[in-house]
Amino acid sequence: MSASADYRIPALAAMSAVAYGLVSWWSYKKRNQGALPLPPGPKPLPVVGNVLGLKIDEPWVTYTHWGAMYGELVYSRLLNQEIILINTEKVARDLLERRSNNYSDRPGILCLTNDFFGWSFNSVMIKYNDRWRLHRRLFHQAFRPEAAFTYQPMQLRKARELLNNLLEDPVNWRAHFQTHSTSIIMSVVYGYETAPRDDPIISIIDRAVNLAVASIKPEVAAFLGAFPFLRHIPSWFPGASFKRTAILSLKYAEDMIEAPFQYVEKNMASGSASSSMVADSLRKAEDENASETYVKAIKESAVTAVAAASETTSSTLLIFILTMLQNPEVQARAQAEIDSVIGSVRLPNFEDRASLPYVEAVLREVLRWHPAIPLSIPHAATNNDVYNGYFIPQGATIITNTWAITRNEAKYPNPEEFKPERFFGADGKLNDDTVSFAFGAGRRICVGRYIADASIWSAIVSTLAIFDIKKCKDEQGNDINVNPKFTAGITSHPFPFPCLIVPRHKGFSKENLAQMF
Ligand code: HEM
Repeated sequence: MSASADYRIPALAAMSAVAYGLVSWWSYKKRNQGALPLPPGPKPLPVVGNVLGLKIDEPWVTYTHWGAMYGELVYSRLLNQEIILINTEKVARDLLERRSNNYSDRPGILCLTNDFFGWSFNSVMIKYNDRWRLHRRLFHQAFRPEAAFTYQPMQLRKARELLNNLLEDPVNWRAHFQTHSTSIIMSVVYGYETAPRDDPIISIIDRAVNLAVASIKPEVAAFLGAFPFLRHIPSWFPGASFKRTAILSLKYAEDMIEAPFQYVEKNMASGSASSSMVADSLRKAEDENASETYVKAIKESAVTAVAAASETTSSTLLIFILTMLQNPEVQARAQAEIDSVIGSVRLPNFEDRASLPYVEAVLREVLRWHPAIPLSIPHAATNNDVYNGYFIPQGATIITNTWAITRNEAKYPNPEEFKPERFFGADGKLNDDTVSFAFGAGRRICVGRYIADASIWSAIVSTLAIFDIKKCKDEQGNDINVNPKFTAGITSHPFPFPCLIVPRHKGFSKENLAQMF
């Protein structure tokens, strides 16, 4: 590649950024003729805005720092994208819930970036319109509390498969938590039973999700939004590797949409399809002679659920393992509670849940201590608005800083400490803070929260009942301490870390486990 070619994209980009900046400034003046102030925030540089001040591997930390400096509502700019940061639960509820008419859209450039990488099917990034309403209706039928309740026996069975996998192959514990999360949602959505390892459909899904998670990032979206021509340059153009990635991602996404859907269609044709979100919706569509649009929505919402559920649920479980490793006294207290309520001849089930308040508090503290989606999923302002005297421009990206909400010292003293006890009142009873904000707010709130809650609870309580989570030892027999690092992106989980997951009782075998089922 020649040196001059290397400069072609940045030069074109800089020219369009200046032009875009001028147009944005002019349209801001036009929109805000009453000249109300924007919320306070860091001073943006020309063209790039506040990009340079952002800690790219932990943007939520920068945003929380800005929250401490400028307050509950912060204005910043990433290239030409106007960002309104919400740093408190109260403002999140005031805007996303009480003014949900205005704050239920998704930012256009995030939707475009999704489309660019072949993820136009993705319900999470659909604009706030009739297509989104249709997807949401399909989710509601399959994931509402009464429906979610019916999956609990399957979720317990999957938790027990997880225990088997941990016992048989402890080295690959990380993969087992991932398989557990994906296999639950595959069962709910497609009635598909995954193999414990190397499942062909799961490989297709993992391939597509991994590439998308690595590619569809807020900074990529900001870039493609600021320089729209980049979406149209040919893949052979120097520096255009993102375009080649996008072509590959499109192909992977198509395979991911089709493979599990065809599995259901085939089973329906042979009369062997079990009840699932897709089979039930397709039967209803047949009965009602539904449109092609409806059938397409079934296909799209189904695959979205799998992508949205597996990464988030397994990330939360990896965070759970890390916190147990770092806080052995919490682990011991949770195990003592399980032993005293359940004993050692059977495994916990959902009927025990209300009798295990400390385990409940552990789950809440896992969601709080490191939320799997630290900046939630961005919303967008449909119209200009005014909040507490500040102007919120139409089209602005609205980021709920979940991380800052979890670091609210007034509600969570010493927030970096992992302390389940914080969820108990002076009367010794669990308080009513279920950390629900980890699942977003308003009309776009997570549709899978009831399923996620049951998947996480059953995995946590089953693992703690049977296993100890311990530090590995070095050659001298000393504990290997872990200094955790987390992935950045829409979801966040710990990078691989050394950890031993061993049965609590010496000589505990597969046969012992089978007797406890
Ligand atoms: C620990 C697990 C999970 C966490 C932390 C989580 C968190 C979230 C968050 C923060 C949002 C954005 C809400 C907003 O925009 O305000 C979201 C949206 C969504 N989640 Fe989850 N989620 C989890 C599990 C699941 C599961 C199991 C499913 C499917 C069964 C699911 C499906 C979705 C969908 C489809 C959306 C998009 C909703 C929309 O845009 O209307 N999630 N989730």
